[in-house]
Amino acid sequence: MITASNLNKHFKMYETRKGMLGSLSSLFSSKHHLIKAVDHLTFSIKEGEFVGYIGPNGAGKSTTIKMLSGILHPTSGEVIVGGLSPQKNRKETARRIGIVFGQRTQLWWDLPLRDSFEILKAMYKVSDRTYRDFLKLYDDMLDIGAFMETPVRKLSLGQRMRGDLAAAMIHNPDVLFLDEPTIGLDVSAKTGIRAFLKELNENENKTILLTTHDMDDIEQLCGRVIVINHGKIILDGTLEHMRQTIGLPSIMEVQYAAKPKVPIAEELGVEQLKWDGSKLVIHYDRKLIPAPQLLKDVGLWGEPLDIQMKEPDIEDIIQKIY
Ligand SMILES: Nc1ncnc2c1ncn2[C@@H]1O[C@H](COP(=O)(O)OP(=O)(O)OP(=O)(O)O)[C@@H](O)[C@H]1O
Repeated sequence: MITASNLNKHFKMYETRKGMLGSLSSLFSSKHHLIKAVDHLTFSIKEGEFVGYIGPNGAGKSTTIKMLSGILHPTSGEVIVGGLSPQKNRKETARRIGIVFGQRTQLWWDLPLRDSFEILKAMYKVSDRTYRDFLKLYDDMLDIGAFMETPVRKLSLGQRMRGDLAAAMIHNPDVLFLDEPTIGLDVSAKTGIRAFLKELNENENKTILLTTHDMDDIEQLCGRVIVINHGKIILDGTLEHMRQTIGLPSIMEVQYAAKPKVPIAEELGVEQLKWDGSKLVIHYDRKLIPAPQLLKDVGLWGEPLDIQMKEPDIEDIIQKIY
């Protein structure tokens, strides 16, 4: 559904000099350095996939999305979305793509939400009937009916984001590019938006590429994660694959009735054993010591009241990659 082949985007940054004369002369200066915002990027995404696109600030995520959606032209390389080049067939590709930038609304700031929708309806030549069905469906899913007559500038951030998401779907695109759609939202607004995105992906088979700094978005939504840094892919696979590649330990926490005597970590073949009050926290590598084996061992040392198995937090994984 989406392929990026050897995609590059370089920005030329001219050296600026101080003062009025300096600014003028820098306009004609040939002194510049290149920023490789996207550097030999190659990946493909199948129809119906929900892919998390993550990386630190300035990694090149937004630049990639802008090239995938035809907003930016690559310096070199090729993008194909739904069989079309967004650069060569901008209009046709736009009909197949919905896009949301969480940091910037695509809606008309001073107009009521309904007017923005009607402008988009006319732009995409959506029939009256399809539009009526759309309003009904999106009112059910995102509860937008309550603020359709409110000017966008007066909407709360959560309402505005719901408006932006609905607006991106007016022409019923197959592919959605979402650049930080949960940024700045409170927990309940995030939960609502995640449920909506899950439904779009699972029930309507929409292909979704999501950039986010919120690892809960990734955990709850994405079957696959692409991690980029300095414009290059450094990891592409499932969350599980990412956890295993980085080699972060699994964690077992055991609450004992009474503190037993336990072997030292080296003896047991685990990475770390430490006490947190009366709770024993064990960091171990599942490839070296299987969880059932460890469960048997902890039962031998004393009487466990409660046992919890945890996977490492994605934030920790990302920290380790960067
Ligand atoms: N129009 C531009 N002109 C010059 N440099 C740019 C331009 N757009 C992006 N860059 C640079 O390209 C690099 C990648 O930026 P990009 O916005 O794609 O990163 P990002 O991963 O989306 O970051 P963030 O998580 O902060 O949004 C950065 O170094 C940025 O400063």
